[in-house]
Amino acid sequence: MNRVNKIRQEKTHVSNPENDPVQVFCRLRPPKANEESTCRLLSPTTLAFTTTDSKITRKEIHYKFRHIFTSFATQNEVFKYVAYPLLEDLLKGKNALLFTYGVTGSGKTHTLTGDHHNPGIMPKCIHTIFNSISAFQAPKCMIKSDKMNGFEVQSQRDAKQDEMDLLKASSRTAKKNRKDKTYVNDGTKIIDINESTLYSVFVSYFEIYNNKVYDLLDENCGTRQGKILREDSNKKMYVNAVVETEVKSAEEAFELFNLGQKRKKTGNTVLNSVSSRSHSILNIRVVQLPQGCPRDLLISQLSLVDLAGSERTNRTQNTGQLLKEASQINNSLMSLRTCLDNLRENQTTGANRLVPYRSSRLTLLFKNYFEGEGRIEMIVCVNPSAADFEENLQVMKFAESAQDVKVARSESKFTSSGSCPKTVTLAQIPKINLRDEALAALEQLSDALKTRFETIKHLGSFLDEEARFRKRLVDVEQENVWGKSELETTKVLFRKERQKFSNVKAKLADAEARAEDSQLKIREYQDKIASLRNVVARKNLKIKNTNVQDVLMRGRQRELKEQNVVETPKQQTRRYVGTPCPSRRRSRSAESTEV
Ligand SMILES: Nc1ncnc2c1ncn2[C@@H]1O[C@H](COP(=O)(O)OP(=O)(O)OP(=O)(O)O)[C@@H](O)[C@H]1O
Repeated sequence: MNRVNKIRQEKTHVSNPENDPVQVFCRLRPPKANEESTCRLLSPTTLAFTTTDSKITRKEIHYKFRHIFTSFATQNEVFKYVAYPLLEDLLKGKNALLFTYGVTGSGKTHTLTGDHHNPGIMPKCIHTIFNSISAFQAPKCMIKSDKMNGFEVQSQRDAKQDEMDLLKASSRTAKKNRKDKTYVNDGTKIIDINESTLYSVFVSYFEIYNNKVYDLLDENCGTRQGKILREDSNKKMYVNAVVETEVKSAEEAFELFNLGQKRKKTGNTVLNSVSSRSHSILNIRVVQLPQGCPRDLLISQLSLVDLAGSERTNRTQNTGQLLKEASQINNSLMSLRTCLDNLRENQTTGANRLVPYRSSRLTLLFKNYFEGEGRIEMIVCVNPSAADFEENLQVMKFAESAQDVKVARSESKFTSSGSCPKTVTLAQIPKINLRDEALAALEQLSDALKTRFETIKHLGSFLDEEARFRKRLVDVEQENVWGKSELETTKVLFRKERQKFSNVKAKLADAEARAEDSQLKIREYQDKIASLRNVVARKNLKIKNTNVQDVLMRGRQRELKEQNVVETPKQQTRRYVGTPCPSRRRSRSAESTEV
């Protein structure tokens, strides 16, 4: 879309003759003990503000609202007066936007969420929706988001498959959120609902923090990836790829809400210890599937918005990150004010001023509501303390201008103009005129009964399918038990084998050590053998030398005999033992070299 077209589109103002003003309510917070209130109720619709500052001349300023809830008003009164009519619309297929606005610490979160014993609008809305439609819910996963802001009807098989996948996934996360508290249910319900329709409820929960959209139900939100806003084929704004979960009970919805609450940005400021630092948006979408024409879907949405509180930095004494957050909060609230101011001026004076929806994510997201896609209601929360006086006056000015803005009355629309026959409900059947219209009325009655019969048949087939699915689940569970016992046996066998293996390994190590010892002994014996051999060789040589001496002595004796020389025994002994002969000396040195 080019820039000129974009501007033209933003400039278009509501021209539908059937317009509704933005409904603005006011809720007063109880003043703190010993604190003088700056507000005085003149009537259920008029509030007077007076400054308590003695230096300023006392001047009363009056503001009008659709209704003012005093500090004694209960959560239930606020819900019944403000939100209940929006729920009636929601279940008739119409959209609505409800937001709380006010100075920080003025009671916005208290009004919208409350606590578990004293629930606010959001928990009451969720309980009321399920109290009303519980008997007419479509089977789980039958209606599925098409990821482009629309929905589609699934085949029974696909629906069962998706349900099975969800069951598996939820059994993994169930433990994590088991401890979450729920909210008290007072049993409020909407009576007049279309009973020939199947209902599915979807919730998404996200926040706008520092002008970026973060999904509070995204499991991967640890990475804090901002989501982008897109326009669908019907020019409706939506958060792209936001997690939108089907819920079948109020408890399921609260589980998701509590999960998101834990991830929501809050901070400890001077004015509120748990101050919302972001605008948080809970979107409840109801999809209706009329019987007899299962391709036509009626989709409606209720957006509950807890705006972050407007705050003046000199009062809050914020610094660093808190200061940056405060300036972003104030910027987006300012752009909301500018959009409403310009819309009002365009409507009241016929001017053609640009409505700068694109100046912040907050206004861009709710652009469709201002252009006539549903009712808008606002609860202005007021802390009547003197410290909030100046800021409350700013809030009052905004509230006044918002009340002058009119938005086109929305009609419930089916998403596809199907060629299915129109369904007739019992309530739509005209009273029987016994004479002329009896036959026609009976025919209509028979049509209605046929439709009802078809519905019951359709539901019956779903129930059969569900029973089959449950049986399959039981079988799977049984197989699981067998599988587990087999696994246990295998584990025992494995443990035994492992024991055997470690025994064999120990034996092998022992044998290796013994083999090494034997090797050492063999080497020792070999050394001994070598040294014994040397000894033997030496002995042999000695024996040899002794024999040579004997031969020499006998030869000498023979020589002496021939020469007739008689030696005395002494000479004989000296010759024999005395100076060794040269041959003997030689043989000794030879012996030593041989060794
Ligand atoms: N009507 C009320 N009755 C009783 N207590 C209230 C009422 N309104 C607000 N409070 C208490 O005042 C305190 C501040 O309220 P809350 O947190 O709702 O303010 P807030 O406007 O949402 O603030 P912020 O913009 O900083 O998030 C809370 O403790 C809340 O319980």
